[in-house]
Amino acid sequence: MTDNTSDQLTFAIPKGRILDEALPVMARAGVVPEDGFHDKGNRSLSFATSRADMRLIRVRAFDVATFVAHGAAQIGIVGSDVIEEFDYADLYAPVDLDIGHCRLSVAMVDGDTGDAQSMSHLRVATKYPNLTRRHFERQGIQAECVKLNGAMELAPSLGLARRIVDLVSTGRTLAENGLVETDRIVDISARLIVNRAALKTDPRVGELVSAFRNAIEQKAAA
Ligand SMILES: Nc1ncnc2c1ncn2[C@@H]1O[C@H](COP(=O)(O)OP(=O)(O)OP(=O)(O)O)[C@@H](O)[C@H]1O
Ligand SMILES: O=P(O)(O)OC[C@H]1O[C@H](OP(=O)(O)OP(=O)(O)O)[C@H](O)[C@@H]1O
Repeated sequence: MTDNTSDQLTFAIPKGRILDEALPVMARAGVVPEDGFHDKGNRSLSFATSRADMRLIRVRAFDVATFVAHGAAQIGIVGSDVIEEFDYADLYAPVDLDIGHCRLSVAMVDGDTGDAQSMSHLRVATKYPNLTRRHFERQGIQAECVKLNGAMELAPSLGLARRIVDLVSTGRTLAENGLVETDRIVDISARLIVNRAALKTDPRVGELVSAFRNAIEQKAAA
């Protein structure tokens, strides 16, 4: 990682549901995307901001962590689910942004009488194989993970897996697909993440961390 001071800073944000909640926090921290960012028809992935020395990139949630961990972006916003799933040594998550609240949970078909505790081996459909394996290991169960990228809720009724591990907020998606939550693995919220090397070499990264901390304190005090 080279000294980035003379370069543009790259700020990575997920393109989906966290975005609407993240934009006001970013604005309070002095990061406002150019007008074209809000244009639904715009296919660009990189956008200017109110700061001449910073651009935004809009990528998939899991890729935010990858860009920042490898130093391709110096800073980003992502759910703690993604941070914990990857567990990148080069990522530092200094600020809980108090947005994107949900939980990672285990679910099964409503009425499934099989008790996971009595099984030594269990097939689980999930986007989070590492967190899933760790959770079941703690219970002495070896989880065989089937990696899906969405629509996990279909897996139990179609016989792909006995359990799913997925994000739950209102619980509506589980209920509407005939599933019930059996265990809450961890509570999730979105975090500001930075590349550790960039934090050491570029003072602007530390200043941004402070600006986001202040933005969260302001919101809490309001
Ligand atoms: N039901 C939910 N309620 C609240 N937050 C959620 C919920 N589902 C997901 N999240 C949070 O939002 C993140 C996904 O963010 P977002 O939808 O902005 O990304 P994305 O790039 O569209 O994701 P994907 O790669 O799945 O398309 C998750 O990692 C999680 O932290
Ligand atoms: O408990 P609820 O409020 O119903 O929310 C849970 C749903 O939200 C997430 O999916 P999302 O809507 O982000 O779509 P995705 O399946 O494309 O990831 C998650 O994967 C669940 O399917």
